[in-house]
Amino acid sequence: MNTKSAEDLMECSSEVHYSGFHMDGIEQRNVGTEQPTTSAIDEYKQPFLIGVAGGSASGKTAVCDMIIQQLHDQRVVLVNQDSFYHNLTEEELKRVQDYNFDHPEAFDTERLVTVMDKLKNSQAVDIPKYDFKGYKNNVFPARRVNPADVIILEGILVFHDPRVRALMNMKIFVDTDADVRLSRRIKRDTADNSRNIEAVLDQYSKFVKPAFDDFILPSKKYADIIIPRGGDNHVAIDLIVQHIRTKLGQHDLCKIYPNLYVIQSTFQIRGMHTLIRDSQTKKHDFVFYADRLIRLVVEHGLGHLPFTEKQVITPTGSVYSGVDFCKRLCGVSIIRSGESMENALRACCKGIKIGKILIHREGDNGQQLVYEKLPNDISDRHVLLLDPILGTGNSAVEAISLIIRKGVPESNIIFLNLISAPQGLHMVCKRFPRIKIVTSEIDIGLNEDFRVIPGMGEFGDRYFGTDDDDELVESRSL
Ligand SMILES: Nc1ncnc2c1ncn2[C@@H]1O[C@H](COP(=O)(O)OP(=O)(O)O)[C@@H](O)[C@H]1O
Ligand SMILES: Nc1ccn([C@@H]2O[C@H](COP(=O)(O)O)[C@@H](O)[C@H]2O)c(=O)n1
Ligand SMILES: [Mg+2]
Repeated sequence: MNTKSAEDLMECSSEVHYSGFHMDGIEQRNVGTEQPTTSAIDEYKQPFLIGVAGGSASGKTAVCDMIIQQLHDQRVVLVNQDSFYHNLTEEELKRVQDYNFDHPEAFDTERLVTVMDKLKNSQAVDIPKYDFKGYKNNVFPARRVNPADVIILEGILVFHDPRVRALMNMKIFVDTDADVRLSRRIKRDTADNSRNIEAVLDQYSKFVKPAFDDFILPSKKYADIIIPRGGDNHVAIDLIVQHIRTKLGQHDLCKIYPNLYVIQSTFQIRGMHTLIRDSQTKKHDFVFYADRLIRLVVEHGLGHLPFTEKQVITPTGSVYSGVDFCKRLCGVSIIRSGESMENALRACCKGIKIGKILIHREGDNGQQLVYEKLPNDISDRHVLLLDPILGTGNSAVEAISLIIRKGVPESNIIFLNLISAPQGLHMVCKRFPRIKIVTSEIDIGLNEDFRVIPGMGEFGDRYFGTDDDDELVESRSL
């Protein structure tokens, strides 16, 4: 089987991952971070931290490997408690056979707490690489670990310190029979670590077993999930992965507003967002990737329309029980950026009628309806309202109010957008609790100019090319 080991994953997890998405020629830039002016940052999602504890050679690394493999489209980093072993003094090194590597004091827990706290708060950290044979932590070159969606902390004593436990969203204890652990440990330490069997057995009876009884086993009570048989327990690992996926896909605002849907994030989607948000992306690429994202949001939105059951006969003469699309629908785009979503809607819904609304925006709440052209029979239709960015929510509220005044029931409106600010979501969802909102990412907040941050600038200008001087030069010289 062509699988990556957890160690390989640890190495490459310090980079941003893209699955099947090529970023050739595009370098990562360090951009200064703007701070939001509101408390919306509190709602920003923190990484999901999983603690994996258990006796030595119980299969912790094997379990982590399997979780990481199954979460292939999420950014995952693996941190090993071994990286926090204290370095041995000359004296201790000379008498290494008397050193207790299984006691909580063998670890620099203060450093572990600091590092995990930083990662949990989405800050990059440097972690030493541990050398089992040399008994030392190599601080240089340290392993750079960037923040991720999921952080896994693995080690015999990761449940020992209450501060570390408090950071964990899920605690897993790998529970493997003592004989199996001992035989695996003998195999591993004699083969991989070139130790002799007497030394391995001596260390086991002097330190490993007593520490298991005194510290590791008592920490089992903190576990949310106990996995018997470690990596052999595929059912337990499947359930854990499913739970993590649910938690990751569920933005906190989705818990408050049941009609808010954030499409499941994948590396493809994050890659497209990275491109359209990058201020250096040229119009051509911006349009290409924005169109791809818009298509995904439109398809997802269409999935929320009502359907009727329909049976058809296939060429094999068999009956296929399916569904028939909802036919009474129309689009309404908020000029000008909403017009960028019209093509995707037309591509998905043949011959769909699309109305338009123009709202003049001045600052935070100077919204004024300037123009509207909507289908005459709009009240009989489900309405897909199109605007790629939801910022303050004022334009959306204005547009939705108009559509409702035209006789469309609130529950027949689906608002489709690419990027939403929490402020806009609160405003729209509170005012119209029955409309559905489908978005692809929820951002941190708004800046003092009421622009979404991190956001992606003026969508309409970037999509229609009215801000791209380079592009104008390029088209003139062609
Ligand atoms: N389910 C399993 N079946 C057979 N060998 C296993 C299994 N899980 C782990 N091992 C082996 O046992 C040893 C210890 O496993 P590992 O996952 O490194 O444990 P831990 O990280 O808890 O110390 C490794 O050599 C590994 O290949
Ligand atoms: N230089 C070292 C450091 C640690 N150990 C042993 O490793 C065990 C923890 O790692 P697992 O992957 O087995 O969980 C622990 O029991 C230490 O005794 C060592 O032998 N040498
Ligand atoms: Mg291990």
